[in-house]
Amino acid sequence: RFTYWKQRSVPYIQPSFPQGNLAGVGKKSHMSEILQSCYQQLKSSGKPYGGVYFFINPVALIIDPELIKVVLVKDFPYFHDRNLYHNDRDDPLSRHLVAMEGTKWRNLRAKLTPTFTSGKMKLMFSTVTAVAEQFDKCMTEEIRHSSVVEMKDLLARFTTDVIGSVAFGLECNSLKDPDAKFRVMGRKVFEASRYRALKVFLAAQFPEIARAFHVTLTPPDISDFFMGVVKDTIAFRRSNNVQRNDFMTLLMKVMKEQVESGTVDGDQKDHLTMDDIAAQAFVFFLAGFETSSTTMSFCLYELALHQDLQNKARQNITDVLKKHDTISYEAIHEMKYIEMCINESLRKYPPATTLTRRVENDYRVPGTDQQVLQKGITVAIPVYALHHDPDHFPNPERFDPERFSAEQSEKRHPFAFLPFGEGPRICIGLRFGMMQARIGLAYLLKNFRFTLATDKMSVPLKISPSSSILTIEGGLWLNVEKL
Ligand code: HEM
Repeated sequence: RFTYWKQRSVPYIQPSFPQGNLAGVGKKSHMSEILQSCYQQLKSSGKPYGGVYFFINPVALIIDPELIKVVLVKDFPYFHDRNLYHNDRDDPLSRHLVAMEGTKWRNLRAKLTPTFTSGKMKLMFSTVTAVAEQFDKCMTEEIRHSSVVEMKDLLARFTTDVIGSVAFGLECNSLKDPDAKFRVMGRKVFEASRYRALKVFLAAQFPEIARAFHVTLTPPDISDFFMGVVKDTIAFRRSNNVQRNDFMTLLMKVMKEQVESGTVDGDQKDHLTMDDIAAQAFVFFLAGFETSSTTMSFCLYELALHQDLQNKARQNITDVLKKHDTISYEAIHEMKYIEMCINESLRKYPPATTLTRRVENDYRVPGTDQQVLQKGITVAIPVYALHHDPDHFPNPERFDPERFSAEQSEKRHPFAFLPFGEGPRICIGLRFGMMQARIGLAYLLKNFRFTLATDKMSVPLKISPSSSILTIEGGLWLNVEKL
């Protein structure tokens, strides 16, 4: 059964039936830990990649950053899709940019890229700081009741309100009301459940079977809610001629342009329906709030653990604000130490721990004697393992923002640090994600001091084994003091 890698003389990790090399995934261990162990064993072979099995499917695990560069950038046309499960017929919200493939992905990506330029970020900046002001008030209110606060959910409420505002132009109100509908839906999508993790995984491994059985990954109430919100928002904006600097305006522009250019009646392959637009808004929401809020959670955890670094980060904010008075776009970008702290958090705890690509056509691996990555197999890039490899990051368990000083960054292989991926499929929301993390942390550290609530938090922290995005098991409990 498991002869694929042996036959090709590729070093591999001994699998077991039925999970291959993923025994215990989601229950005992997070995917990142399993792949880290595979990476460490395969690296000792000295080869640029090795073989593992996700269930019975062979997967090439890339070790060498030079080969990673080839896969993500140099020979991208061989590796342009992710091999994620989508079910266009039964689950229209799964037809989003992350899962889209081929020409359809390329055309849409080209149309959406201008949404995320630094010019557009500047326009959205004040929307984000307006939510950060509310966040500040909410924190002050929260610590009036108790100085011990669970910050993970609070940070997710902050980013939910931010993304609700910039993606949908709506006040989600989740900071004011923890049970606001947007937050309830967002919480549900990322609910850690072994059953769901397994369903997502099996559907990705056996997509034809899953589609034949009408398997969908978006629960119906979530699907109905988002479809409803997007359709109502579009209808309202059309009838009231609303123009805002947000993602929805740009998505509507894409739809309008294709009607005007006639592509709706012409080449049906690339035509975007209302459902497609809803799927893009949905993925901005999903990709936009959980990744950024967990990044801030991990950063606050480390800064609470290391008071000296927290003081240094706060000093950085105070120094910059002496020059700028307010937390402006320019001020935020001058806070270099905050950026270094965020990067170090993304290194130690990358929210997306693995990148995947599917091989489009048989591919001769450069630097090997005739080895071929066969059409159709999955290639995995173990981001978490790379970020914890002492050859790239000495003493990797140590939280040290100085790793991201210009001098230290220059000495590293650029493809050893990949929190946002790389190449044409790099995270489209990178700038936005970094901007909201910078703003959130600047407001928090300026006005509050954080220490660990040690009776409620374990050190080192525990990672939830079954969540898709890397996240803290049991929440982030901190003592918060107003400054
Ligand atoms: C700290 C925050 C974030 C992190 C760590 C993150 C991470 C990632 C990663 C690792 C990928 C895959 C890249 C690859 O395969 O090479 C990705 C893709 C993507 N991200 Fe993000 N992301 C963040 C924030 C955001 C935000 C705020 C948005 C949207 C508003 C967003 C939207 C997307 C989309 C649409 C894709 C798919 C791009 C494509 O396939 O063309 N992300 N992200």
